[in-house]
Amino acid sequence: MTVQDIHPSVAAMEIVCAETAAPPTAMVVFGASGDLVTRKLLPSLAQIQERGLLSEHFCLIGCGRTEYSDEQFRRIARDALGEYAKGIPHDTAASFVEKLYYVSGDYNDPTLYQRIKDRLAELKHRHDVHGCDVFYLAVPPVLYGSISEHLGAAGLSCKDQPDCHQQARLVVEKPFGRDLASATELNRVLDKWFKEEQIYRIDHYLGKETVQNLMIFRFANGLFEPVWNRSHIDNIQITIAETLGVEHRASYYDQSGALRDMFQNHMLQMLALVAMEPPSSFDADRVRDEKAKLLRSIRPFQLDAWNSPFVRGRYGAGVVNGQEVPPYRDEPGVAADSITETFVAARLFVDNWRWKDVPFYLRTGKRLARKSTEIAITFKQVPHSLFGSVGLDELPANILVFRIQPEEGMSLHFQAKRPGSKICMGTLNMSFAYKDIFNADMPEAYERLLLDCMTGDQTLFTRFDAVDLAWRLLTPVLDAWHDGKTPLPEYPAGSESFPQADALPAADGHRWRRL
Ligand SMILES: NC(=O)C1=CN([C@@H]2O[C@H](COP(=O)(O)OP(=O)(O)OC[C@H]3O[C@@H](n4cnc5c(N)ncnc54)[C@H](OP(=O)(O)O)[C@@H]3O)[C@@H](O)[C@H]2O)C=CC1
Ligand SMILES: O=C1O[C@H](COP(=O)(O)O)[C@@H](O)[C@H](O)[C@H]1O
Repeated sequence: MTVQDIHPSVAAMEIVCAETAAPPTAMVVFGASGDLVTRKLLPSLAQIQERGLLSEHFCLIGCGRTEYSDEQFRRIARDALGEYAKGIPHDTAASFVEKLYYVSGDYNDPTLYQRIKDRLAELKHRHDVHGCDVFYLAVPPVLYGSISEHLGAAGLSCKDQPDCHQQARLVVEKPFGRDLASATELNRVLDKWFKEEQIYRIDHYLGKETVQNLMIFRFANGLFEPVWNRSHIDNIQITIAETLGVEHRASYYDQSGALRDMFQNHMLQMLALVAMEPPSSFDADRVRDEKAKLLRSIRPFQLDAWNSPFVRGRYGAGVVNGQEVPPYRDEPGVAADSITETFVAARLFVDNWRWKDVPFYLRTGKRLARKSTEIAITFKQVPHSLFGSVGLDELPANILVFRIQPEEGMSLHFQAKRPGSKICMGTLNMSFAYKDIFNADMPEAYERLLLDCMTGDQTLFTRFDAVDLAWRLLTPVLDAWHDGKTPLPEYPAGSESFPQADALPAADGHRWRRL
């Protein structure tokens, strides 16, 4: 099927749809028995194969403390594909699992890495892989540093070779540290054995099609960029609302909270993409330079108790999607004296020529009324109403909404003439949904990211300067919240919002959009 068959309005795009196939690759995945690997990584790799983009010369070694034979690991993979990659044809699944192997051992035992090295050599020979080794750390973050050290000490990182990024890459999951000091220390360890161009720090939001659309929309159109500034934009809201609670992840989440889990990474990355200057090219480092410049321009936070730009909250008991759910404090694994937030909202300013004094409102929370991730750009009102009895207050502002998920798409709200009297008008919503136009399920973010990692494209991965800047920015907030003196109001699970969160935009005469 060609793109023209999908919809006439996308016909002209076909030339840019060509996808780069992955070159021969050998992948080693640590934490292979875990949730991320079975639910996301293996299904995404199988999907890449189904799209004809995985090299025939590919093999994957799963690694972990759990003792599996190759056959047992393949059985787990088969089950995972059955559950999480339902559209994959049987033949694809069967040929994909044939490329999987397993090595068990203790992550702190140097002999494990020697065995991995030997097995890699044997399997690369068997599968004729003349290409890069990708080491994927899908383990708890406390292990990122030590596994990297062992890989380096075993000679697997190749840092001292001029084309090291073509020989070995390291994929690091989030979170990258839990504050500035731990992130800096982790990076110091990684940097000892891997060059920055070998390190792929995952932020899975960057792999979402609708997040990538921010760059295409802004920089492949002439219409919007001229009005993308303080002269025309009144305010910007970024929302990630979830209906999920902490689920089975309290051991991680209760030590983390919404600020570390969502705000430091996904929210600031989306903010950077919306607000950055145009990069000179779509090259990884040019894009990442601009994102870092933007993060550097965010005005440092003044956390005065009477006018704090940050609000936190945590969910109490309530009803979500018709189901009664317990309060956060009663979730299994949450500490009795927990002061972890499940909601954070902030108002921030970007002190540069383009954005001076335009408020950016950001919020994210668990157990809210609906799942909704969106970025809403509200433009300034017309300066004067020339429509007689229709006052300025009655002319709503234009709003451009990027619907990141679910119901991925975009909409533009504007006034238009309604049939009727001479000044009869109404707000129209010009809307496009990915599923209507492109007639396909949205690819899983990990498909994009795994493919890019294999092809050596770092554009959608976070460079350390951005990680460092984000932690620096949030350090005063983490410090202020640490002592437990900052209010932590409870919102009923299933809420749209709550008074303390509403007060944030209300102080500037704005309000949150409905979820
Ligand atoms: N799951 C998800 O959706 C997401 C996960 N991530 C990140 O990806 C990484 C992996 O996540 P996930 O798969 O959920 O993690 P899991 O808790 O499922 O752990 C993965 C594997 O690591 C090993 N492991 C677990 N705990 C320990 C421990 N204390 N010491 C040594 N090994 C341990 C286990 O394998 P074995 O016992 O066989 O060694 C386990 O199967 C984490 O860093 C997480 O933050 C990021 C975004 C989403
Ligand atoms: O990174 C994380 O993201 C998920 C939300 O991801 P989404 O793709 O479903 O929007 C969040 O639930 C989780 O707490 C966090 O670690």
